[in-house]
Amino acid sequence: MGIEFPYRLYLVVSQESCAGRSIIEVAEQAIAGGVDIVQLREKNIPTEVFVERAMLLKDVLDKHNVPLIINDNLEVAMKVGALGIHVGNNDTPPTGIRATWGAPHCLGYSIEYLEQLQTDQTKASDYLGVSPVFSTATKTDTVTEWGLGGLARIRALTDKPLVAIGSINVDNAFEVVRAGADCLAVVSAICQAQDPAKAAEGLRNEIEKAL
Ligand SMILES: Cc1ncc(COP(=O)(O)OP(=O)(O)O)c(N)n1
Ligand SMILES: Cc1nc(C(=O)O)sc1CCOP(=O)(O)O
Ligand SMILES: [Mg+2]
Repeated sequence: MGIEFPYRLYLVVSQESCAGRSIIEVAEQAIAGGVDIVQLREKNIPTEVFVERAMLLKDVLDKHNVPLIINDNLEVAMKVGALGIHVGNNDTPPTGIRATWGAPHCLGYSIEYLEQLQTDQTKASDYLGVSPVFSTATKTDTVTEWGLGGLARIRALTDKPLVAIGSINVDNAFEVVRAGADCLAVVSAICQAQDPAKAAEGLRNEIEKAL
């Protein structure tokens, strides 16, 4: 609550998503191209390994003054001193995170149903993930494909910063921002690109044009 969220291009990264390259390599190139916030999203690895990976990534992000968000795992977020955490409806709820993690941290929360906008969980969050704007092969256990119309509807109902996620790429980035997103979050458009810096730069240019 109350934490600034001035970010525009959000890289969501895991070892698996990086097409054989290291997370560090992809993240550094993405930052060179205009990514200004990074989430480490590792599923099904032991917490100790998640912590190790997060520490290595945070060291590099710190050098570039780019904040780290941890997906799902509060223990990891706290241990590595991340800026924040992103949670969804199957995770520790935002109010629970606030109760455990005292100091102001950045809390992202996925919006899958319009009704969520009226809840204490949304109130407790600093930004909302519009989950997903377009369905994606990267995450298939989703509920509502919001589309541009759904995103615009959410925009009209909340002043919280909106992070659009799901099949965002250089061809739709402009219209997604115009529909109401403050920030675009991507996995494949950067992590699968042959040149992550160039891919990030292309997305960033579209964002800046749309603002
Ligand atoms: C920026 C952003 N938005 C949405 C999500 C999805 O979170 P969640 O619904 O908890 O699903 P998982 O990522 O945990 O599979 C996200 N991670 N980041
Ligand atoms: C991590 C994540 N969360 C989503 C949601 O809808 O909440 S979609 C997603 C993956 C987005 O990957 P890509 O950019 O490759 O489509
Ligand atoms: Mg989650």
